[in-house]
Amino acid sequence: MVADGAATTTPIPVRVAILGASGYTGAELLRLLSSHPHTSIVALSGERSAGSPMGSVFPHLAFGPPGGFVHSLPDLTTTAEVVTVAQAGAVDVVFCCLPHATTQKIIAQLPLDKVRVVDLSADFRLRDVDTYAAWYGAPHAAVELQRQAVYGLTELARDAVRGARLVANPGCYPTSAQLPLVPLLSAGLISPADIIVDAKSGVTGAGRAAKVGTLFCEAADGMSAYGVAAHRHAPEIEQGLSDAAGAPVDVVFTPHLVPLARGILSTMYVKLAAGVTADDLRARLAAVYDEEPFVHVLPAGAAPPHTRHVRGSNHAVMAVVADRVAGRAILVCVIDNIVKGASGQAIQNMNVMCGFPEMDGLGATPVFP
Ligand SMILES: NC(=O)C1=CN([C@@H]2O[C@H](COP(=O)(O)OP(=O)(O)OC[C@H]3O[C@@H](n4cnc5c(N)ncnc54)[C@H](OP(=O)(O)O)[C@@H]3O)[C@@H](O)[C@H]2O)C=CC1
Ligand SMILES: CC(=O)N[C@@H](CCC(=O)OP(=O)(O)O)C(=O)O
Repeated sequence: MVADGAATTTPIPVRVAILGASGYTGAELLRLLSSHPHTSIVALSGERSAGSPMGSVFPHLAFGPPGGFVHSLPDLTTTAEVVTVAQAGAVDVVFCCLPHATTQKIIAQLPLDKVRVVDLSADFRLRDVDTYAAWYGAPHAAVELQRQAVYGLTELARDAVRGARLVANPGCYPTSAQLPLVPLLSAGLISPADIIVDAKSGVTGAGRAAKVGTLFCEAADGMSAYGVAAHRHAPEIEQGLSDAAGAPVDVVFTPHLVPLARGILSTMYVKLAAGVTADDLRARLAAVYDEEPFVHVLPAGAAPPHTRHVRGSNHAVMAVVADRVAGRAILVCVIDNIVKGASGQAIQNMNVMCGFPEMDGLGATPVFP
């Protein structure tokens, strides 16, 4: 059920700090929070951009009515300064939008008895310390916190998120894969073997820092697979699918970079359990997500979802099609990688943690065309 009441203990407005506010997910948090009725932005940090006003880092955040949201934004400071402000008790919620591996040491300095933290990086998503070390190249620096963190795929973890102090916001690809696959595995409707996730992402998924692969001439007008058989979102997806199946699940996962600014489209190939049809899969997903404001299951025969149908919004839209090959089905799920795949889901999690209506700040209709 979606939370529909105000918190009894959370101060309103909630004082929000964003670490890594000068990146894409930070900018998207600010865009969405500009319409949130219960938050006030009290601190923002950047690395290279520390000391700059937000409107100079992101000119689209420079304009607004006098005295309105954008004019109330504090200038960017260093991450250390924001941590000090949080330690002094002047912050209620911290969104952490820092590169993975840098985040764990910083969150370990935050007073989790005073602040709730939603971490958008990958640092706290994997529960198993050995799996983390194997995929991220070094042992975790805050193992106790890693164990406490709640994996915040909101629709499927709402009760745990409600009581969490530290939420690990899911990765963008894992969000698009787990929303359809978890309810099917937990109901035993698909085989846990032979699951293929073929996913495409827009270029904002790679962040705002300059990299050769995201230069216009490299990313536009073409596409490529990357991280083939080796992408760190594979163990994250497998963790969620294994929990759902109650046994270890391996996935074949291939991400692709496509010339879009934003959007993820994941196509998933599954084997039906004995006696199950694609209609049964669709009925299960429709039942699970029936009351959800952000997750939508298309009816049989509808055109497959398009990334444009969710662009700029927190929606996920999925379709189920019976494959031509007997005993198999194909699922397609679209999200906006920086909204449901990052900042939108992070706000959704904050709303659950603070007892706010879950749609607060997330009412935006997709931008089309
Ligand atoms: N983009 C996406 O679609 C998604 C991203 N994520 C994750 O969210 C996090 C943020 O992503 P995104 O906003 O795209 O990243 P960006 O690269 O766009 O932004 C990173 C931010 O972190 C700051 N920063 C960089 N290095 C350091 C450092 N050593 N210490 C402190 N601050 C630093 C940057 O500051 P400055 O620019 O001033 O140097 C910037 O504010 C990442 O962990 C990413 O993997 C998760 C899901 C989807
Ligand atoms: C297009 C692109 O580069 N996408 C990123 C995933 C973005 C995301 O969800 O990542 P985190 O796990 O880092 O939070 C990647 O493949 O690494």
